[in-house]
Amino acid sequence: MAREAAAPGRTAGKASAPSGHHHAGARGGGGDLWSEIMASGGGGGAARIGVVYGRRRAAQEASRPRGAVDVRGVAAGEKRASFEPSKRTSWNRSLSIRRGVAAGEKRASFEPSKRTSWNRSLSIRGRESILFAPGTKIQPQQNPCRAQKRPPKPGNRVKRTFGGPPDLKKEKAYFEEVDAFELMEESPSPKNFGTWARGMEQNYIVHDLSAILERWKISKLAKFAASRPLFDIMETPAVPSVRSDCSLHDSCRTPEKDRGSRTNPMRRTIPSGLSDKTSIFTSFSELKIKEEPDDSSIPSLSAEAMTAFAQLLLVCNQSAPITLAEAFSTYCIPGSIVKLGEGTFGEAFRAGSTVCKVVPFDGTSLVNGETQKKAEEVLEEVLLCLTLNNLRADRGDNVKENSCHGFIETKDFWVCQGPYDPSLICAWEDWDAKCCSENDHPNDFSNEQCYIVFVQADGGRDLEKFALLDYNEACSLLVQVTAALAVAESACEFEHRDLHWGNILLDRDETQDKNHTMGFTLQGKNMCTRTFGLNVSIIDFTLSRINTGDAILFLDLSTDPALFEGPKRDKQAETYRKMKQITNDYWEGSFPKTNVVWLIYLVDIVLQKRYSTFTSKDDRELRAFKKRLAKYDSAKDCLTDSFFSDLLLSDEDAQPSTA
Ligand SMILES: Nc1ncnc2c1ncn2[C@@H]1O[C@H](COP(=O)(O)OP(=O)(O)OP(=O)(O)O)[C@@H](O)[C@H]1O
Repeated sequence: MAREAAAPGRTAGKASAPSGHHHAGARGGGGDLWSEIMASGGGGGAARIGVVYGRRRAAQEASRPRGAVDVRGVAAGEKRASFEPSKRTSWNRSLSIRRGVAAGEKRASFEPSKRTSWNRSLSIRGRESILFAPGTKIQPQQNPCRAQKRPPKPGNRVKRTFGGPPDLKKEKAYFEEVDAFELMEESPSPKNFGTWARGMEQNYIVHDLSAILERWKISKLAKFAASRPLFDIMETPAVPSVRSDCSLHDSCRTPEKDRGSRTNPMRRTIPSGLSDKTSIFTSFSELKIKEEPDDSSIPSLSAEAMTAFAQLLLVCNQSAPITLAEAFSTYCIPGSIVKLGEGTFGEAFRAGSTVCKVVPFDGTSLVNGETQKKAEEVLEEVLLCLTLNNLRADRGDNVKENSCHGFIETKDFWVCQGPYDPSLICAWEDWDAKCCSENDHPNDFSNEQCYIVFVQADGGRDLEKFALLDYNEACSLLVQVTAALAVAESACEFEHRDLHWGNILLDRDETQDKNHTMGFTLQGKNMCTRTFGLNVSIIDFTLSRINTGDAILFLDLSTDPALFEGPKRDKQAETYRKMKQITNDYWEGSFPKTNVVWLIYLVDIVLQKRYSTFTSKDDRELRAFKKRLAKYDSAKDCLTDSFFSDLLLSDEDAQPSTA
């Protein structure tokens, strides 16, 4: 579990208030709005997903880092017979089934572990993805029974790699970016860095998400084509292209009837009304064809393909990695860096008004007992962050179908290389002295070690460490989390899948009055939540599932049985088990109910914290709410509960924004 320091001197409040803030003038139920939204059938409606192409981590070779050296003398995948203290004993990490670590290979450790929290992290990693071919229509995604994973061969196979006409606009954008990248390589100095600048405010960096996705997709396809995997090219309806307004086109969605249904193991149900047939890739996780495609059927993608590392550099607008000191210098002076918290994979530091999460990757040494993420996995996490960033209300005039500020804003990314900077080591040691870190000391990283730095807004303190003042704040927490999940569900079939109290940040803003509200848009309806002075941000999307419109990104938790073996009656462990029941271990699928079980967990946490200011009536309300939650199928459904009727306002009911 992620932990956070007492964080002395934490500034109260984000650098800038989200633009969706309003003052609420009146309370009002959302009845009318709700009937409209529910009637529209949006997020939970007849959504469809076209599975075009996919992969399963097990089928993937571990990609070797470029010249990364294992300073600790432990190659990924090797058993580590360590006589040094291993800091981790978490039950859910015992199985290292991930890229670079073969199933069954375990780190042998002869020392007690410092880390006792079973839920701290996953022992498996490697984000999964299912790509949609450009311009193709969709095949509805189903939840095949695992015992019958291989449906019959389609009768009418077409040997084509891509279906549908090429999206020339995107291609153009892609090649323009690649050209820009090459230019950068010739004359590097893409970003301003090199001098420590106190509190230097960063402009928001605009990332071209669709170009990034396109580049990523091309590289993935090329990689698979190059490795001559077994393709299955199926006859299916075509997938509409991505929409930039933060809402999946209905036909990009997973069909309602296929969500969670195990009675229909076939993957090829063609939604009624879609008769346009074209060829698509099917999921690599369910390869069905035992025949290799003709050479001629694979487009020459290798020229366009870039390594994940090169793509990361491009996303970061860098021609080469920089040092951690250079990256941090953009935001603050070295002496001001404070470590805020840690996770299994990342160390979070406050740097000026931002929080920089430093995640080592591509190295062969174990970090905190774990194999490091590969560039490919990091890239997919970057894609996920950018997709969620897209949910934020536009800075321009564009009105989005779905928008909210409930997910932490990722402001930028940096690719870094080299040893940890002394200023970071200093901050790390200060935190360790106060909070007793469960992570490895960062002083033995090599000169070749790479890191991705996620530059995020400062979301405040995590719920584990945050003391809610009163019942109103508890309600504010619940309504903000529910609204954010509902919006992301509707926009991109988002499921967080790991919403424990370390992954919810709270920030009390003393400047907000009691009527302050936070705006959000759900399926075109502008609404507000009452905040009672609290800003809530959801972080850590490692386990999350998202449908970007181009691809489904998810983690196949079925390869990590230990995750579901946590202590009985432990709320968090029970929640993972509930998710497993809901998904039936079919993690590719869309099951918004997983968001509901985390909301139930959240109510439990609030109840469990036994805030002294809660009256017995407050307790009763929460218990009754928790009971009712069990009957909902999505966060969006939950938002219709009477518990929220005084907490949700239509935009018209809210006073004009003061933000
Ligand atoms: N944007 C942020 N603002 C404030 N604190 C943050 C922020 N991001 C992370 N933190 C702190 O750092 C901790 C670890 O972050 P996070 O959970 O993202 O790391 P992780 O390595 O992904 O964790 P996990 O072990 O769950 O995978 C959080 O619990 C929180 O205390």
